[in-house]
Amino acid sequence: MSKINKIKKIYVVNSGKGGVGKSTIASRLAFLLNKQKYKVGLLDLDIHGPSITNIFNISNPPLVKEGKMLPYQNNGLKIVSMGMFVEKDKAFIWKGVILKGIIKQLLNDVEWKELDFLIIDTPPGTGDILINLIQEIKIDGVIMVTTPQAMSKADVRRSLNMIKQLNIPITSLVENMSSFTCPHCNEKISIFKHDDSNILSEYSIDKHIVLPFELNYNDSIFEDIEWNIEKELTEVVKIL
Ligand SMILES: Nc1ncnc2c1ncn2[C@@H]1O[C@H](COP(=O)(O)OP(=O)(O)OP(=O)(O)O)[C@@H](O)[C@H]1O
Repeated sequence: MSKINKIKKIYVVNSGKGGVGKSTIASRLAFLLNKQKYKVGLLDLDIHGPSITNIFNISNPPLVKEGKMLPYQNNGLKIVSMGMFVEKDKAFIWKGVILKGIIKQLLNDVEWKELDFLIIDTPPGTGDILINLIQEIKIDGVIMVTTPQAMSKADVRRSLNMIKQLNIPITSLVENMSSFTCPHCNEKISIFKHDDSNILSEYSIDKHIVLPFELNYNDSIFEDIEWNIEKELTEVVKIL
């Protein structure tokens, strides 16, 4: 397994199932690390729902210069998404062999230059993308995103078991949409019935970050909304 030249740390963001906030967490994390002056790349390999193009409002395919793909840049944050290669709102069937080649290209033929962190958003679950990726490069840690209810955590266990079998460190568990605070009475309300089993000790996960459900959350990273989790969220990676 190779380490990509000039990239210090590679973190994968995964979830047991879709819709739990994986792409949101991956983009916010990359955005915040970049804001803290780290050199950061964000690679969206979620072939089924590449939402990072929407979050960053990207509509063009990457430019190619001297055989290298140039990432889209947002204040220095370098972004490449599978969504840049398909027409907006169109489904595309990626065949296994093609996918393997594409992953290799996106890792090696993109002009990432020097990076402190590459954050990779993957499709939910334990599919081909994650397996190909793990075979291709050395991953420093997986950030697993879940919501608190039991079903979601059952799916997370399947993913965690596979990642553990492949000897990849699971560095943190992000429990998203855990509770919300009533804007009228300020009471903190749990949204789902919590699953009390202890995933953290079972899988020796050090970091557990619990994030609230944000009312009127807007997907666009450019929206100036309050997301009071900056410090907490960046703790999911080991700061260099
Ligand atoms: N903490 C939060 N509070 C409110 N809304 C949230 C929060 N986290 C995510 N969302 C919203 O939930 C929806 C799903 O989020 P997101 O696309 O990040 O999930 P995902 O796990 O990546 O899904 P998929 O696997 O289908 O791509 C989005 O509309 C996002 O804005």
